[in-house]
Amino acid sequence: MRFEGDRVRGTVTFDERHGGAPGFVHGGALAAVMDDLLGNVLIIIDRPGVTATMTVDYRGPALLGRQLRLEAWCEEIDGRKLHMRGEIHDGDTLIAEGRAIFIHVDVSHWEASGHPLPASWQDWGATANA
Ligand SMILES: CCCCCCCC/C=C\CCCCCCCC(=O)SCCNC(=O)CCNC(=O)[C@H](O)C(C)(C)COP(=O)(O)OP(=O)(O)OC[C@H]1O[C@@H](n2cnc3c(N)ncnc32)[C@H](O)[C@@H]1OP(=O)(O)O
Repeated sequence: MRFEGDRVRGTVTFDERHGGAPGFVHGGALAAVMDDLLGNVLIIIDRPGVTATMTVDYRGPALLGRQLRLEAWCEEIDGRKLHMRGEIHDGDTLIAEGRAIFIHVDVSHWEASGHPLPASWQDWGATANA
């Protein structure tokens, strides 16, 4: 995935590990990719956050071995609620649409695990809190 202006873009190719029906991508695998895709928008808007709710509309068949195109953006920031949108395409065919509300949290949210946080997270959200 990469950042282009206010958009996250990328590609993904699923293989047999991500299969559902023979030759097709499991819907849960698509949802995991969608969550990760929408999560990357947190970097663009410089807000640490977690997924509170996400819906995935499955619009077309996703086939294993195809390079699928990913795109996501932030639609609205409403207080701590970050409304994210994303799409997965196969060529011109829409495969899945994602909508999520992420909630802006303080980086200390992740301290509960006891695992050290990446040093780069120290300044995450600095512009949002300014
Ligand atoms: C996660 C990693 C991200 C790291 C990023 C790394 C750097 C980026 C690099 C690479 C990107 C990778 C991207 C990964 C993406 C994966 C993301 C995940 O999988 S996240 C894990 C799953 N999600 C949770 O574990 C949340 C668990 N839930 C909670 O912790 C709490 O419920 C939380 C923080 C979401 C809210 O709790 P409160 O106590 O802080 O706040 P309250 O008062 O309940 O809600 C605040 C506002 O939000 C609304 N709200 C809360 N939950 C809602 C919901 N489900 N639907 C709608 N609104 C909701 C409420 O109505 C309230 O709104 P009003 O301010 O009153 O207007």
